[in-house]
Amino acid sequence: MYRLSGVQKHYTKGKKTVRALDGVDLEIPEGSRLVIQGPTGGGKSTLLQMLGGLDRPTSGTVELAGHDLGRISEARLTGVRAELIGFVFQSFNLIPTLSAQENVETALAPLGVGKAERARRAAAALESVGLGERSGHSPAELSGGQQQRVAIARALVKEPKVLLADEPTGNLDEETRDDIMLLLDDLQREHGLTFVMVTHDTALAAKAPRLATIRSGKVTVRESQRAS
Ligand SMILES: Nc1ncnc2c1ncn2[C@@H]1O[C@H](COP(=O)(O)OP(=O)(O)OP(=O)(O)O)[C@@H](O)[C@H]1O
Repeated sequence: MYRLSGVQKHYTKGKKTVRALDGVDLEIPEGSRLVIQGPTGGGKSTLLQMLGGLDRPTSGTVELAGHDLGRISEARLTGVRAELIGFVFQSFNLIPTLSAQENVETALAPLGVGKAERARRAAAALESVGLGERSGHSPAELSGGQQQRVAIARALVKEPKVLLADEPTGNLDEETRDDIMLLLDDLQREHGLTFVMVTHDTALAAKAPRLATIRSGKVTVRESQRAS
């Protein structure tokens, strides 16, 4: 599904260049799970941005389902993001003035889905994350774990191929973290998603079937015998 070859991402400010990614070769098969960890400043977020088509590499290729994300036009990149990729963030990133239902529906608007169909699919997505009863609530009326469930419903309502998560449990207590991870595991299996998650949480990293460590812009991958 993903094939990264020789990916470099350099940030230049004045005379100084930071090599945030420094020659990354990585394959992420369709339907697989990859956890990314590493020290602060190691390049985790930069790598996720490349996978999400949120930024382009300085050199090298990032291929997703036959699209070279570094080279396709901005319009096609926006289309690929809207159709193929769901994002979940540490800070949930919900729109505070919208209800849970409306937040989920926003993911379908760019895909030209009609109003009634948007409402039906958003309600089903909220149901699938256990929040069918809370669709009219605004983010401020929901707990952190519930807000993350809404964000997950929003990411998955468009039926993407890929789910990218940046510290999805970073703002949650341990019990809620475990609930959210179980939910993500179930949804990943059910939808056959390619799931890539950045985490600082060593307990989650230890359980990962496939773990990429990124340090000074270079990636090493370890495969676990023990799938979780
Ligand atoms: N827009 C930018 N301009 C300049 N330098 C940047 C930019 N974004 C990231 N960097 C630098 O690139 C390197 C990698 O950053 P990145 O955010 O990918 O690390 P990270 O592993 O996600 O760190 P953290 O765990 O702290 O979130 C760092 O040295 C960072 O300062």
